[in-house]
Amino acid sequence: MVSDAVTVRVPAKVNLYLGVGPLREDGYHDLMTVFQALSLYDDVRVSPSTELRITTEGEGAAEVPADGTNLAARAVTEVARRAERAPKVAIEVTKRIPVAGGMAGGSADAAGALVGVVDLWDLGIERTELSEIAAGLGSDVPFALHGGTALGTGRGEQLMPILARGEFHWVLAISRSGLSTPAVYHELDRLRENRSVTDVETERPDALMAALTSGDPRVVAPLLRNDLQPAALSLQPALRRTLRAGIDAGALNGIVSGSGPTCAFLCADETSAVNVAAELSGAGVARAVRTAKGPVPGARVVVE
Ligand SMILES: C[C@@](CO)(OP(=O)(O)O)[C@H](O)COP(=O)(O)OP(=O)(O)OC[C@H]1O[C@@H](n2ccc(N)nc2=O)[C@H](O)[C@@H]1O
Ligand SMILES: Nc1ncnc2c1ncn2[C@@H]1O[C@H](COP(=O)(O)OP(=O)(O)O)[C@@H](O)[C@H]1O
Repeated sequence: MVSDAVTVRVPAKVNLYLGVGPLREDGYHDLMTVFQALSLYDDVRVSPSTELRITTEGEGAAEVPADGTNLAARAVTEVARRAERAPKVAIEVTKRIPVAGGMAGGSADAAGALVGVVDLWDLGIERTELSEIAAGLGSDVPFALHGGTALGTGRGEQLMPILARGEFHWVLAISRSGLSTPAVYHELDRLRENRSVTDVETERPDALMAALTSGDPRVVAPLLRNDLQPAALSLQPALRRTLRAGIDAGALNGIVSGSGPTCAFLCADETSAVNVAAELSGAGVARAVRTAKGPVPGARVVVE
């Protein structure tokens, strides 16, 4: 049976660890990162159409491009090129992942469109080719396909699954304005101008990986690290207050998520997360506060 429409649910991510090496000649930085997929999802619906169309609704929809530059549209165009077909599909994105929030929302939409169009056209593209297309769209897109908890190397696109036992409970403080990923990397380079960046920055975080296997958030919490955090705080100094407010509210630890400005707080359990979220909402340090758990699977077709 040829399906009329395919809906794909795709998770946001947080970087539990983000070690950033020196600036490379191609403009990227070598990374050693631990991704975790969280239960905050965008939905991407793909259906046949007379031409390539993209519409977005939900959180921050107005800030998302509604043309061929949208990452979801670029994903469909690339699959169509490889399949030698015209990209005649309508893409409808429902956003819950904050735009320009350091939670890889655009990458999630690209991964959702990839999985959606491959299913719609019944292309049977192999996982490795799908990952290769994903990496061509953006460094974070392969992880949005993959989900779970994973070690990311290279520019973040080379993945290795990590065994994480149990569930981790997070509170997300979503900022009033976004941060541009290239601007944050650029700010980090500026802050590092007078010191040499060594291989230590990209050493494998063995202690954190062992802690994830233990499943104990109290062991994981002190090992969270984000090299982009000083750069994000330099561009949005008010985030210091947000981080302090989360700790004061009872979180085990808090970090800026990726390039920010979303702040992610690891909590001892679900009850603690609900309490921290309530207190953070009252503190007025964020536009919105959400709870989420991880790890969750990557981009998946939703049976409607
Ligand atoms: C920082 C991270 C952490 O996971 O994500 P966000 O927090 O923004 O979601 C990623 O490295 C973002 O990945 P993604 O948003 O896919 O970046 P890309 O589109 O590949 O690259 C955008 C720009 O970011 C910078 N960039 C990205 C990845 C990398 N390893 N080194 C870089 O320097 C480059 O300036 C590049 O031109
Ligand atoms: N489908 C999409 N959803 C969100 N942003 C998109 C999308 N396609 C392109 N963009 C652009 O990518 C930029 C980064 O957005 P996003 O992926 O949400 O943030 P981050 O890189 O911080 O995780 C946005 O400012 C937006 O202009």
